[in-house]
Amino acid sequence: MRLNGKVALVTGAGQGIGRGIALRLARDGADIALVDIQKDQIDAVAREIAALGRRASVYVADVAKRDQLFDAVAQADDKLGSFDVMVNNAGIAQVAPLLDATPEQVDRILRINVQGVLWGIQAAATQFKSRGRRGKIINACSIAGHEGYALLGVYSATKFAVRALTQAAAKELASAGITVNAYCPGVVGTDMWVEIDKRMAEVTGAAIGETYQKFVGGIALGRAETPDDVAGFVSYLASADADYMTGQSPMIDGGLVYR
Ligand SMILES: NC(=O)C1=CN([C@@H]2O[C@H](COP(=O)(O)OP(=O)(O)OC[C@H]3O[C@@H](n4cnc5c(N)ncnc54)[C@H](O)[C@@H]3O)[C@@H](O)[C@H]2O)C=CC1
Ligand SMILES: CC(=O)C(C)=O
Repeated sequence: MRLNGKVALVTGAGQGIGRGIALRLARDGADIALVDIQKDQIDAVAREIAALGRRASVYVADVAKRDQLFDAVAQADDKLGSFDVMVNNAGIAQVAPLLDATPEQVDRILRINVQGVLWGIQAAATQFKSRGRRGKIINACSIAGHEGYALLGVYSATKFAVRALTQAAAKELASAGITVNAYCPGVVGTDMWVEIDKRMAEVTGAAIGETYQKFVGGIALGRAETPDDVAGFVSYLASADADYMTGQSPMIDGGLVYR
């Protein structure tokens, strides 16, 4: 198994893509630290990981709060040992016309999607360096980090920022043996998309399901993405096979966006 002996921390691991990543990394041999604001959800994922024969530990932490994330990383390293992979997956979406975005909404999404990734990079790199270890940092970007989407404009801006942080961190941390990459999913059928579709319906008058189907209709492979589609790629990024890759944010979207 390609991740035997590795320890990975996944944020936003309670559901959706984060849960899929945590389970896949565990199936590939890693022990997993699960971070989320929803305790019941990460407890349930921890039980699934234990059933796979891997160790799991849970940390209730808000990625927007730097101290909480630093604590979670340090505790995970102490408890599971040899922490080597950080997956900054947690994120939120917001649907609103740019002209209607309020300071409170913008502040919230920037704190979770941008600062949360920055604190995750800082926490992981600090821990790797303090132990004199190489490491891998993997960030959740999106096709919206390559193209600004109408009504998802502020969300798109946060994902462009994740791509910039990924490139800059890759350059700053390479000499310490730390690689930094991102994954850019397309349309994954998680709760996030249920909410996006519902808000799109409210804002545009579209029927429920219409926006989702319109996006899915543009996918060359002809179906919506699943968390497992994303997780296999993240497992590759976490593995030694990706040792010579850094600063990249590739699309894993079934052929929806071409850059
Ligand atoms: N669903 C999709 O189509 C796509 C999702 N993405 C990105 O993938 C990532 C995961 O998305 P989904 O699984 O779809 O979302 P989701 O909404 O289904 O799950 C997000 C998880 O993150 C947790 N979370 C939210 N805020 C948090 C915080 N402040 N601190 C800690 N945990 C927090 C939630 O409790 C939840 O468990 C996000 O960064 C998202 O932007 C990117 C492209 C497409
Ligand atoms: C949620 C998301 O990133 C998109 C563009 O679907």
